[in-house]
Amino acid sequence: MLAAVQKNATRGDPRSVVKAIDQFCRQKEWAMNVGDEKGCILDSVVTEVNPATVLELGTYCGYSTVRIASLLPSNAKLITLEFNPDYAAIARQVIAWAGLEDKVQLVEGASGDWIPKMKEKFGIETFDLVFLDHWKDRYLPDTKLMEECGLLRKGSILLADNVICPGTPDYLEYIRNSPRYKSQYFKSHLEYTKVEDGLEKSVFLG
Ligand SMILES: O=C(NC/C=C/[C@H]1O[C@@H](Sc2ccncc2)[C@H](O)[C@@H]1O)c1cc([N+](=O)[O-])cc(O)c1O
Ligand SMILES: [Mg+2]
Repeated sequence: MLAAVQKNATRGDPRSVVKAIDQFCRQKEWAMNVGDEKGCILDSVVTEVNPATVLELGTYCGYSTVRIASLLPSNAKLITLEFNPDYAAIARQVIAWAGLEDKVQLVEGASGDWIPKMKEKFGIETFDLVFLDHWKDRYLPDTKLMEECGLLRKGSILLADNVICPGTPDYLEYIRNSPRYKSQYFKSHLEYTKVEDGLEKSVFLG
């Protein structure tokens, strides 16, 4: 995938990096990027929220990192957490090829360990937007952890990938029934396939 980006995308042009990855995943080898269809929904939410602080859980190869960072205002900060050092190494190169390294802070480690340190380590008060796309059984515990750590404010937006496939049943049950959130489901398809999937957008009500 990285070779395809370096071969087909223009340095400093995030859209060409996104296009190169989508082409590679459609034509050569499927990969678990959020993809072009759900990516458009992600883009519209990022544009609508126009966040100053963003947390991405699950960098993988940096596809959604590039999509989000390319839409952020100049002073905005995107922190993305990745557990697997090999994925992190690829993602750093993809983000650099897109010319977005100044907007992105890629942190290696587990969300459960880093979420409690966000304030002291990165000077973050609260996140305006959180994109959840990591291990599906971590969406719920990490959301509760963000609440406990005071990282969400009235109006913070959580956007969760894969709520249908592979599915995050405990997270959906919690977020759709909690009086502290207002949720909305954006129906779409699993990246590069015709299988149903979708994004769940939830506003924290405080
Ligand atoms: O499994 C999926 N995603 C899990 C992603 C996990 C990513 O996040 C970290 S884990 C971590 C842990 C803690 N903190 C940070 C990162 C992994 O190293 C990987 O980079 C998935 C699967 C399918 N699918 O069709 O099978 C489709 C998708 O869109 C998916 O996102
Ligand atoms: Mg996903």
